[in-house]
Amino acid sequence: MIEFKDVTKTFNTKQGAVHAVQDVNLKIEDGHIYGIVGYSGAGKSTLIRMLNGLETPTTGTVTIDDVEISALGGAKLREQRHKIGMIFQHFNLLWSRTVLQNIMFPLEIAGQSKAEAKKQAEHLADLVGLAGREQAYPSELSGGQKQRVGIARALANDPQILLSDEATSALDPQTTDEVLDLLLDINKKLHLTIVLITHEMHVIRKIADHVAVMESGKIVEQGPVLEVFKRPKQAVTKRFVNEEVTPSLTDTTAVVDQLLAKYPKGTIVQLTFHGDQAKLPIVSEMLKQYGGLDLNIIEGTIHQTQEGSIGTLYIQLTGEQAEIDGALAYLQKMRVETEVLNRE
Ligand SMILES: Nc1ncnc2c1ncn2[C@@H]1O[C@H](COP(=O)(O)OP(=O)(O)OP(=O)(O)O)[C@@H](O)[C@H]1O
Repeated sequence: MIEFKDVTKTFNTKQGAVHAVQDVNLKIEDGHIYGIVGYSGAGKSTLIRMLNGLETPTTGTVTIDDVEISALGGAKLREQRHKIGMIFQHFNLLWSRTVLQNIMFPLEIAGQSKAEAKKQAEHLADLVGLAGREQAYPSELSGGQKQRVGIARALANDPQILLSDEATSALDPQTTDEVLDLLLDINKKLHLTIVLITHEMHVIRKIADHVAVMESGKIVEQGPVLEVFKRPKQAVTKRFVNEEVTPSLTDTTAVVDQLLAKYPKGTIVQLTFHGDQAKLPIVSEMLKQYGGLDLNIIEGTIHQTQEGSIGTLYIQLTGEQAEIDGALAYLQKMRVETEVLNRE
């Protein structure tokens, strides 16, 4: 288990003291994927750099399995660092080395023979989906492939923990999802603890089970992802969640207005999914039961979190009033929050 206890990090600069991390208390259980989200300058990088001893806390302690990282130095710290792999936004690859040589690099430094390192690197290249590309140079790879090399290299010393510093921020949305799927896969296969920092709630939603929200050096909110998505308490968390889950109110209003003008006879309903409906095909089931209804999906964003669907859907129902009322009652019974935005 990773534990931050009353951790503070202050940088003394010419311009004065910078309180990068303040009074942080955080526990991360083994095998979890823990997301730390915050805007630029919130203190995320400083926080995770204290995990691998690249920074030391000004006050407080950072421990991994009861070993106090902040108290280690020299050979002991190097040994501890072997348990932690790290991946970066800009991959940090060696450009004059092939894929295989990049993955072999940390193994050679750790003193493995070339033959052993090669065998292990081939296995890792395969694990991250780079089989057949071992002899390519980084310049010949796509962004997603480069990050796969970064992941394989980070796994070379068989770490217990993987730190991810904005590892998908330089990738397009589809490649981001592929790399996140790979992280999820290795978390499960290797029972690896992943601590990832990001400014994108999408990343948290897709793979993390727990999240901490940072603002001005402090953790202002933390908990299971679904809890935080459902009931964000702090303003900064609401901003992150709203960016991710619902279209902006102005967009929605415009969409509904347009639709009402186009189909003045419909009933427009906002459906909010909170995650506890699991993956039931509720809307199609509703249509089967109320076969006389016409349904038009106007707009919406439904996401799968690790624990169920979450998001908002705007639909237009047309048909007999009794059927519409029955359908709405059915949705409520299935614990989908419904709100009729307009009824003729
Ligand atoms: N070595 C340093 N010396 C002085 N100030 C620093 C140092 N490292 C970080 N800071 C400051 O600490 C604060 C937190 O920075 P940090 O990089 O941890 O934030 P972040 O949330 O990771 O943001 P970003 O994503 O932009 O890196 C910022 O005000 C930053 O300028």
